[in-house]
Amino acid sequence: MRVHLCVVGRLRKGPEKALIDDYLTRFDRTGRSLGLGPARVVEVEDKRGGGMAAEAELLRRALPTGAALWCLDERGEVMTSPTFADRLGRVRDQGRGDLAFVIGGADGIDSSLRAQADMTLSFGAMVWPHMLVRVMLAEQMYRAASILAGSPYHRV
Ligand SMILES: C[S@@+](CC[C@H](N)C(=O)[O-])C[C@H]1O[C@@H](n2cnc3c(N)ncnc32)[C@H](O)[C@@H]1O
Repeated sequence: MRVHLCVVGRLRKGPEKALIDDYLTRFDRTGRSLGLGPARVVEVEDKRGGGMAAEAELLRRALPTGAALWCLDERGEVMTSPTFADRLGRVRDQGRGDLAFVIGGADGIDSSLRAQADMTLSFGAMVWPHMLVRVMLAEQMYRAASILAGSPYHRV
């Protein structure tokens, strides 16, 4: 199952990008034997100032046809890392070829796109900057693959 992190905004070279690349590389390596991955980041940027609706349209175009859609939003479902891993495994076991995560920009994800999501995931009630959410999501993906692989990275 290919995994796509569809995100608003361009991430320049720096510590966040290095962390994301590292976690996604580890996700790919750990997930390969589990039918998870490869993962890729798809960045969209609205240059015309069209706001959330324009960003949502760009994000929709980035979604592979038939992909399961999980949106990141502080108003979404809070879950443990093992539950997240279990959900990831279930989407794979349903035979979905693609899972797309969406992380919004400074104004968030347009409600019309959030309404299309199969699941909305929250990293807690606080609002985080989208760049940090990318890092947190990449780490949770690697953690989930480690849990499914039974490797010791995740300690309960
Ligand atoms: C700065 S936040 C957007 C601000 C706020 N959510 C809004 O809609 O006005 C940018 C993106 O980061 C993600 N994000 C921020 N905090 C989050 C949280 N606690 N849980 C999950 N995703 C979060 C969401 O995808 C959000 O669209």
